[in-house]
Amino acid sequence: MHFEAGIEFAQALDHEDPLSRFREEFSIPAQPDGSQEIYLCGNSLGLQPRRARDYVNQELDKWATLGVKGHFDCEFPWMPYHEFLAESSANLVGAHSDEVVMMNSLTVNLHLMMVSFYRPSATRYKIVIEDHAFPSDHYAVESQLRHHGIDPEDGLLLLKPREGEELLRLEDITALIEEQGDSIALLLLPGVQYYTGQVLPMAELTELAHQHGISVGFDLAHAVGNIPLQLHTWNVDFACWCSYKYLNSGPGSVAGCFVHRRHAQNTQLPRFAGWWGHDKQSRFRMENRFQPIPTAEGWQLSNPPILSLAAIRASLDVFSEAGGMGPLRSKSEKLTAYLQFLLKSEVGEYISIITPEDLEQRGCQLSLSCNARHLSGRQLFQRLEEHGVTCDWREPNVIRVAPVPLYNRFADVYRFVEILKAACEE
Ligand SMILES: Cc1ncc(COP(=O)(O)O)c(C=O)c1O
Ligand SMILES: Nc1ccccc1C(=O)C[C@H](N)C(=O)O
Repeated sequence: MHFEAGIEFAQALDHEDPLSRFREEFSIPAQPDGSQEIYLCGNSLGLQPRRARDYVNQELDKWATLGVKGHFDCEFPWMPYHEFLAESSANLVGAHSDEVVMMNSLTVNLHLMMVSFYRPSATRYKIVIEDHAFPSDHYAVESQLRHHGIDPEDGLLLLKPREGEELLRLEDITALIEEQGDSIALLLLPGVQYYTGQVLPMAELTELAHQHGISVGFDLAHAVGNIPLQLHTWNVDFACWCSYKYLNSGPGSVAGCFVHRRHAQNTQLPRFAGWWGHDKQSRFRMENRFQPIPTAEGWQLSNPPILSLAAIRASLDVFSEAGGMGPLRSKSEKLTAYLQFLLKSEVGEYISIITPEDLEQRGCQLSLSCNARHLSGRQLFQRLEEHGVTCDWREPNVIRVAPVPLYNRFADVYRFVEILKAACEE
């Protein structure tokens, strides 16, 4: 990709961007003076699709005017409401619609999946995660081990980058699996690492783990809506994601879950059950003999929060109108490459990028560390915020910046680097 300096170049890129009109679909937060923020934080909380308000209001209106009848005879009845999200969610993760369900929240789904896919035996009982896993994942895994009476000191294998490095290497993961494979029950890794932005080779990891009889789950919090995924073809056992980052579905909105068809159709697979996972035809017969739906829906516990699902439906409709991950990824690669180009040419002496440069190994996000002697990373982050940039800071030493293809412009990236440069030179 060829880039040039100067705002005119950024504006030209925006002008020829086939997705530029989608920015209008979103509410962009404003600064105190009324101008729009430079919002580069879609990796943490995606912006609100304007239509989310209409979709949510539609459900509030149904509740007001129809009461309980909103479950049945109306547009988008609540009883099957989650089904309206299945196909477009499945498209985003490369799954069949019977392999995906939106339910609960991410950590809850991780637990539910571990109930089914982490069933330790006396000899195969270890779980592999990364040393720097998102804390909620770490807590969830540790508590699962303890729940089975296994000491995490023994049962938890933590993947660490090499001394002096930040990224994980496939060869190191391979070595661990080849060394201890017989004792490992589950490999649980992120699709995109939240701190470094590194994309892990999910297809290779899945194949490798399966060769050693290990189940594989992915936490796709930072991957879904960001990078192309092929969960079905990759033969992943399960995956979970939240919907409030790149999926723009609102704070704490309902999460997603993938169960590969070969498991979903196995109604004998142990699980924690609830009535919403029970066969739809006989659910209301109240017979108390649990018969799971032979799809990912068979893991649902409760009837879902419709207001949250309505916001997700709004967002998924925007993704579909944009043409799905194909066009979004094309723009994203360009947007992030442009960010990298400007960072290197404008602030290379103060900032280093820890995210891999290889397009296969990164999504929207670049994780930056500050090398300036006169200024700490945290101080730099504060200066950015004071000047209208929203990105985020993660301990111990990273500023995460994520231009997203649905609503960020090349001009946002340009302006960000301009502000960053001034802050470094202040
Ligand atoms: C990688 C990862 N795992 C887990 C979580 C926690 O998600 P939740 O609060 O929906 O359980 C997050 C973000 O909040 C995350 O980024
Ligand atoms: N839900 C939140 C509420 C408040 C503050 C942050 C979050 C995040 O989601 C953090 C994100 N998971 C991260 O990658 O750091």
